[in-house]
Amino acid sequence: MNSNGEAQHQRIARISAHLNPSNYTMEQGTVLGRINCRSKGGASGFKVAILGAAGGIGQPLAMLMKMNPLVSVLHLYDVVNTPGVTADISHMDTGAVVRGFLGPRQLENALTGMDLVIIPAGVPRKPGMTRDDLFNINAGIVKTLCEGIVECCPGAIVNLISNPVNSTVPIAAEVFKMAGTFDPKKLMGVTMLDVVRANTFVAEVLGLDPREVNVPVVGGHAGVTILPLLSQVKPQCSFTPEEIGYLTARIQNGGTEVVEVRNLCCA
Ligand SMILES: NC(=O)c1ccc[n+]([C@@H]2O[C@H](COP(=O)([O-])OP(=O)(O)OC[C@H]3O[C@@H](n4cnc5c(N)ncnc54)[C@H](O)[C@@H]3O)[C@@H](O)[C@H]2O)c1
Ligand SMILES: O=C(O)C[C@H](O)C(=O)O
Repeated sequence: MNSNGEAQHQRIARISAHLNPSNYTMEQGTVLGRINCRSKGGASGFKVAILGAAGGIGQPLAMLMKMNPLVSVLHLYDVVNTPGVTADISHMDTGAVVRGFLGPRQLENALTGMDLVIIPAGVPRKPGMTRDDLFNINAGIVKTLCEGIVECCPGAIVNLISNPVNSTVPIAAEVFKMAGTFDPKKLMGVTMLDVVRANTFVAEVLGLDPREVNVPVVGGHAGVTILPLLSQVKPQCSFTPEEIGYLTARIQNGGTEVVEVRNLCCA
């Protein structure tokens, strides 16, 4: 972190040290209720909601957002388990005030006033599935959550993680277009993993540190729609046809590689 970032981090941490974040378990279990705390204000900074915050992606994402000095308020929404996740994340000694929201009746409060909404809500794939196989379930979830965004925070930046990203982004776009709130600069699908994987796998082949390698990846986030531009790699280099075949296939199937290994069972 540079010195500006460090100063900002310390400022937010100082201000919010007096805040007692509102969450389920804290309210019950502490000697001082929130109502009795001296400071009621909020620090300036991004207000971020994570929808699907209790899941495999949502939980580490919540931790990363809580560590981010630019975030002042962090809303964690899910249909299960948010009280526990919220209590846990809220104990981190960083600036963002953390609040938990459980179930559809609390979606409105979770979304109201947010600047950025990140959505990893939905089901992940099992071995043998493509991301498209998730469409029937996740399309409906994303549509409902985006309708909530239209109502409660229509100006927010929306960041879609739920798969198939190639389809969930267009679904969100249609919801926003119908409501007249669509801004293409504020709707994104997360495909960064493809770049991260490409950098790592190319670095392995070249014998370099992945931090020194930059591989542009364009297209979508499923199979052959993931297009690593191996002719544009920095530092400049060339590959044999065999290396190109190996790297393209490994980058395009990186997600499948993880899904299969994660679901291996012990005998
Ligand atoms: N774009 C990417 O790079 C990328 C990377 C990893 C995972 N994913 C996708 O992200 C999604 C989540 O993956 P995961 O591993 O966290 O799955 P998970 O099952 O561990 O977590 C999903 C969470 O969503 C919640 N959820 C379900 N319906 C909901 C609703 N209507 N409202 C709010 N929350 C709801 C679940 O309760 C659960 O906590 C999957 O679709 C997965 O394919 C995308
Ligand atoms: O591959 C998946 O199903 C999850 C994610 O999209 C990934 O690329 O790891």
